[in-house]
Amino acid sequence: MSPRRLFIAGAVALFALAPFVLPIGYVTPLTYIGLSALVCIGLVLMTGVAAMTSFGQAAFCGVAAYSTAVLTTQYGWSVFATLPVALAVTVLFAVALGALTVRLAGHYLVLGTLAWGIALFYLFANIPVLGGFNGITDIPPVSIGEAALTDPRDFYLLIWGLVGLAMLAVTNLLDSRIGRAMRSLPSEVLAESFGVSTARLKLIVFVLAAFLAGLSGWLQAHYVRVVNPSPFGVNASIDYLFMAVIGGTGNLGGAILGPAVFETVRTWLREWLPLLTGRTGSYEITAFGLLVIILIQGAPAGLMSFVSRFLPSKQPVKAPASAPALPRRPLPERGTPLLEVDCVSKVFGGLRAVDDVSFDMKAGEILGLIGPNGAGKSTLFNLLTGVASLTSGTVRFMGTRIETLAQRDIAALGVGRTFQHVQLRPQMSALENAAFGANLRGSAGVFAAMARADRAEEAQILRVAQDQLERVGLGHLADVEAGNLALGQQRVLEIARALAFDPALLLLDEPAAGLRHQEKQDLAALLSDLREQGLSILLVEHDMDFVMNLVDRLVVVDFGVKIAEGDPASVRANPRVIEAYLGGVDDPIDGPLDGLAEVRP
Ligand SMILES: Nc1ncnc2c1ncn2[C@@H]1O[C@H](COP(=O)(O)OP(=O)(O)OP(=O)(O)O)[C@@H](O)[C@H]1O
Repeated sequence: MSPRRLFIAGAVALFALAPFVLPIGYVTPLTYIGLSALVCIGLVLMTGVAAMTSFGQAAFCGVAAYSTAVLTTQYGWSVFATLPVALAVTVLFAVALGALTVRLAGHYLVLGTLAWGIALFYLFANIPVLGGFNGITDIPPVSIGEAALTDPRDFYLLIWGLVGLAMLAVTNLLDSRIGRAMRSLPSEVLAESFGVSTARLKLIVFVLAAFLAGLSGWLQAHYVRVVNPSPFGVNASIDYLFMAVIGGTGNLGGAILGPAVFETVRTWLREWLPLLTGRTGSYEITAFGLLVIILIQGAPAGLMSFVSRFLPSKQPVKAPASAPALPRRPLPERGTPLLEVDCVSKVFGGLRAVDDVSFDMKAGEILGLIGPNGAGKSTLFNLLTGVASLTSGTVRFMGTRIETLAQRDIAALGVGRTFQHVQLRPQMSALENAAFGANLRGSAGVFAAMARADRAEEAQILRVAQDQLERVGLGHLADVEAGNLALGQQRVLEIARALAFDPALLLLDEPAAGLRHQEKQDLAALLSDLREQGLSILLVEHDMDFVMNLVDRLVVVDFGVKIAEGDPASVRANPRVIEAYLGGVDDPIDGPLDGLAEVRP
């Protein structure tokens, strides 16, 4: 057994034995920590994985708690019969609120969650059937058969058993195709360019987090056996967020450590502060606030990032030695029309960044898009990939009009890409980053991933990812976190990821930037090989030596206008091109004249 598994088995055993060896006075706080941990696991998914902040999780606890309270006390339902209903009601609320909220970004998202957190609190307090601010009392305890779980130890075991299950399910989820897509959500451009519907996936994350909060709320209702609005208000939501942040949202273990530290420190302060100061009053809240600020300053990534240094680390994800090949996309026949760009323009305010540009590209060729700084290359790239919308013009890819399609729909047609500013998930290994490229080549969903019923497909995806890493010369670095690779390696990793996507057209945005001489030569050889294998490549590049020796044809733009098109030799000799580049002679950054040296007058 690996040291990490041994550690986890030990931790599980300790948690299982704790209520039998600890005095009963410790069991109740531990139970509350478990209840909070369920909410915090959802917050790790939302905040740490998908970069969404919620100030409304306690309201979802409330929806489930009130659902079961009403059904058991007013309609005589059995406790367990209310569980699916309470969770279904929570999910319905989450879908409705999430659909309104998850498309918001930054502080608008935060304000959105605050708004519905407050709205639900007052809903709980004002609906007569929910008992107003007094709430609902005499909620029955959870019972298994005739045996009611009134002993705190039994309830402890139920709650921590569920925490364990939730941790396992979420760990499995994050370690899957759909989990990698979730981990790509902080960069929407990245996620969408590999076919992820970010709005849909964010909604799934939002609903999962609400589900876990609902489960906690249902348990709270039957543990405390009273519900009233106060534990489900915005203050409680802020507490949950504090717990998650203190523990560390980048690590699932933080969802347990955070509530444990939060509850322990708050209890100590409540007990000791009046003794130390000789005063009564809620000074502990002020002191606690200060401590939280210090903690966040000292450990911005959360305490778990510090603690995990002393724990056995997770084994890197490995590709199997072999796996059945994933189906390949049929490539268009060499020489057939692939990309038809017709009179495309993009206007920013008064600036025509791309001005009436037209060009065609045939399957199986490498086309270079060049031009001095600010010529409009990146803008054109963004128009072709759906990142930005056209002002006018049409774009056809394999005969299909794509200029109005969303980024992910263009990707799904077979357009793979890399980015001018590298877009990798730095904490994922090179293998996992490459595997994300194959996102659209799998189909296993959230539940299959949680239950690890996706392992056959996962093996295929990881194998493809490893093969592509080896193809670009990064096979030996598969285990290394992408953030620890050199910039040149990161660029090449982006190419491996785009190849794992199995594109019909590969769009490369300055792939040679940051590469050393030998790396550039290797990259040129790789791209030539890919062309031999029938892949079409459109590349934006500043390095003229690299471009001139590689491409079949060039399109040159300057001030948004196409000024030349043709094979490298004719473009080299084109006076407008020489003029455009001589205009950049003072430009110290790119040295664009190098590859044109022989045509200087
Ligand atoms: N979002 C935007 N809003 C306003 N102007 C923009 C925007 N994006 C680009 N531009 C302008 O459009 C012009 C073309 O920019 P673009 O980035 O496409 O050029 P480029 O050829 O890719 O340059 P570089 O080689 O430096 O990357 C520039 O003048 C730039 O300032």
